[in-house]
Amino acid sequence: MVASKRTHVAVGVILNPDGQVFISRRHAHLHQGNKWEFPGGKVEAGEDVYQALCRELLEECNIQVKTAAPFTLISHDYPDKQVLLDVWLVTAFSGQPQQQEGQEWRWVARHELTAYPFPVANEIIIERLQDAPEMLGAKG
Ligand SMILES: Nc1nc2c([nH]c(=O)n2[C@@H]2O[C@H](COP(=O)(O)OP(=O)(O)OP(=O)(O)O)[C@@H](O)[C@H]2O)c(=O)[nH]1
Ligand SMILES: [Mg+2]
Repeated sequence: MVASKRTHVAVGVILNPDGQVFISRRHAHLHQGNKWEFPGGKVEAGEDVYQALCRELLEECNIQVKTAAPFTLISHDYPDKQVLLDVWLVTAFSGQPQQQEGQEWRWVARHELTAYPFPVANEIIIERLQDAPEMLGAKG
């Protein structure tokens, strides 16, 4: 039997000073296509998850992470893929975030996140983001 492989993914919940969160829409042809997501991507060999987070947010959003803290860890089995989402809360960054890969993107208030279709694995993230700001360890 071949051991299954779980993809380790660094995911950034970027919070701006107004308490809004940066989201973008996955391209149709990708896994979980057309769903909304938080920026991020696979941790590559030789990287730790924080390095992967910084690299992905620079590549995808053109920002430099200044302050980030682990938020939650989600292991989820899709029918076609197993993922480990290593989710970080990014509360300080330099640059103006913009999606760099042609994806639709926007800033949304935390309570508005429930109106967007996200991959099922994200449900617990969205739920936790409804907590009071002091619970998030961030302003807003
Ligand atoms: N980036 C991101 N990926 C997510 C989220 N939720 C979720 O289930 N995933 C899953 O995590 C996996 C890896 O994400 P990704 O496609 O962004 O990886 P990547 O940037 O390295 O892409 P690539 O190397 O395929 O171009 C995908 O299977 C995706 O469906 C999310 O909120 N953000
Ligand atoms: Mg990605």
